Amino acid sequence: MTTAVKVRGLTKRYGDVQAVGGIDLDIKAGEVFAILGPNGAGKSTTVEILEGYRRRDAGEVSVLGTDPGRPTREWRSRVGVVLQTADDVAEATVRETVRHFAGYYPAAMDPDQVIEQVGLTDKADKRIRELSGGQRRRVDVALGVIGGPELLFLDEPTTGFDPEARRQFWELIGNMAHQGTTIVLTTHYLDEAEALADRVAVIAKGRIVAEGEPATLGGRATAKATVRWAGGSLETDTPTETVLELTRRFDGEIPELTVTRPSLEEIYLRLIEG
Ligand SMILES: Nc1ncnc2c1ncn2[C@@H]1O[C@H](COP(=O)(O)OP(=O)(O)OP(=O)(O)O)[C@@H](O)[C@H]1O
Repeated sequence: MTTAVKVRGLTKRYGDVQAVGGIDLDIKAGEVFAILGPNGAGKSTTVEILEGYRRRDAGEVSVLGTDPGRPTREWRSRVGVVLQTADDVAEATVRETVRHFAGYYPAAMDPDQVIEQVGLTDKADKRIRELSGGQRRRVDVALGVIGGPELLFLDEPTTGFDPEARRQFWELIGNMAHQGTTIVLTTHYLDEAEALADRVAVIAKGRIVAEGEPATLGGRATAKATVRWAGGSLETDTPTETVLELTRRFDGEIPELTVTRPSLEEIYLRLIEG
């Protein structure tokens, strides 16, 4: 598989603040990669450098084979970025805006199809200024994907979405990934990372503290299991033995039995506290 994003030793400082303190990343073409981390960890700074919207201090960065510090027009048309809707489009309708942006790209997707995929078909003829915050955010996403990008950057894409809109959005991202689009997203929603990402990186204080598949991140799959039943619970490395023991004790069905490993959120919180 080819590499879509390659980063070595990336650093960025704002005055006294070391926002990014030496990050290495390899994101494969076709992968959905989520960047997690607390407020101020350096996620947006990193993503904006990859998008070509922010200068780095040091390090090597290649995005679709190009240095985003020297973006070309051709490269820009292959990279999708979700920005906040500019106010100057607020008087135009959703359909007019999406069609207008489609005109900028050589391989644009069908505007009505994109509007449907972001769940705005019944708002297509409304002016953007008449939309709610979450609906406007969906327009932003539509404008990010309309060019049919090879690589799509999404910075906290579903902030402000209601649960149904988030599910719809996940489906859109899943479909795009299925068709081969590489997707790099930042999110504060661990369920979103778990639903979408092939791999995640956790950033804290400008550095990557863990990286891997959501299911195995930070030793998740091999962490102690918690066995719970009516009247008790325990943490164990050998849950099978515990369940067998309980089966004998209860002489059959164990009431209210569950066996769980730590959630992605629990692992994440341990990682960023560490
Ligand atoms: N333009 C700027 N000028 C000065 N400091 C900045 C600037 N942008 C970001 N910072 C600082 O750099 C650090 C990293 O910020 P960044 O926005 O990259 O974090 P983040 O992980 O995206 O956070 P959030 O989850 O809150 O969006 C923070 O301490 C922030 O205050």
